[in-house]
Amino acid sequence: METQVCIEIQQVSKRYKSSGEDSLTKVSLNISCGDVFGLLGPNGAGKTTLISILCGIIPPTSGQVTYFVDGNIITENERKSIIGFVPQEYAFYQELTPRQNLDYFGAMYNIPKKELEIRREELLEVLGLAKSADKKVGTFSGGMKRRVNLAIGIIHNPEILFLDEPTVGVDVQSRNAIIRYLQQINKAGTTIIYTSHHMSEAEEFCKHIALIDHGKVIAKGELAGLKAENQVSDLQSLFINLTGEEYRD
Ligand SMILES: Nc1ncnc2c1ncn2[C@@H]1O[C@H](COP(=O)(O)OP(=O)(O)OP(=O)(O)O)[C@@H](O)[C@H]1O
Repeated sequence: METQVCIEIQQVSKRYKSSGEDSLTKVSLNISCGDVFGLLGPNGAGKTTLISILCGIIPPTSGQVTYFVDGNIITENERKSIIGFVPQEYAFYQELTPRQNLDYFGAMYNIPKKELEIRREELLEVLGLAKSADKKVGTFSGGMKRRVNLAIGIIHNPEILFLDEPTVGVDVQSRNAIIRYLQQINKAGTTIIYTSHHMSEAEEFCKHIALIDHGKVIAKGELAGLKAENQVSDLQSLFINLTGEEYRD
């Protein structure tokens, strides 16, 4: 069965006002519905910039991003209700509990009260937060905070989910819980676009990747095919082969 494109990125460039150079240069990618798409690259490559443009947080300097549902182009407003974003930074209120945070963000999406309660309790349970649901998030470990961040990003059950380094700084247990849950929702139909510096995690999780360096796409496609083309057995070797050993600023 032919997969449908859900996001078409055409010649997207970005130059921040305060910067003398492009953070992204003519990035073109197609992301298919139902995919787990990894945006990978060294520090400063432009991954967060691209995710921010795709989510509509910042505008591109030039180029175009088009969203499709069932093959039809959707408007920017329609896009807002079908996407979820889990940012690198914690996007919750530290002085509130997970339950209160989820109620707050759920209300912002206008989720009806009863529905929100059910969804909230389901997420608290599945992400291992139920026991601490009434404690202030500010007192939590890094892993628990990451799981709260994730729960908030998906409270409205988005069709397309963006995650910017969702497992950074967490232990193996929390990492596994997060990835397992993401695999589960992907199986149920959610398209996932994700960034990570954790190559073995990305290798296990992603179906397709784009490797970005210095704002340009230097490789894209199905992971297995890219490894075969470059005659390497794992993603880390592919990454080093294509981006080199040199430090990035
Ligand atoms: N608000 C901004 N103003 C000016 N330059 C910026 C801004 N945000 C990012 N940049 C620059 O754009 C480039 C790409 O940054 P970006 O954060 O998108 O990279 P990244 O791949 O997400 O990096 P990391 O893996 O370190 O998170 C970098 O050179 C960065 O310094």
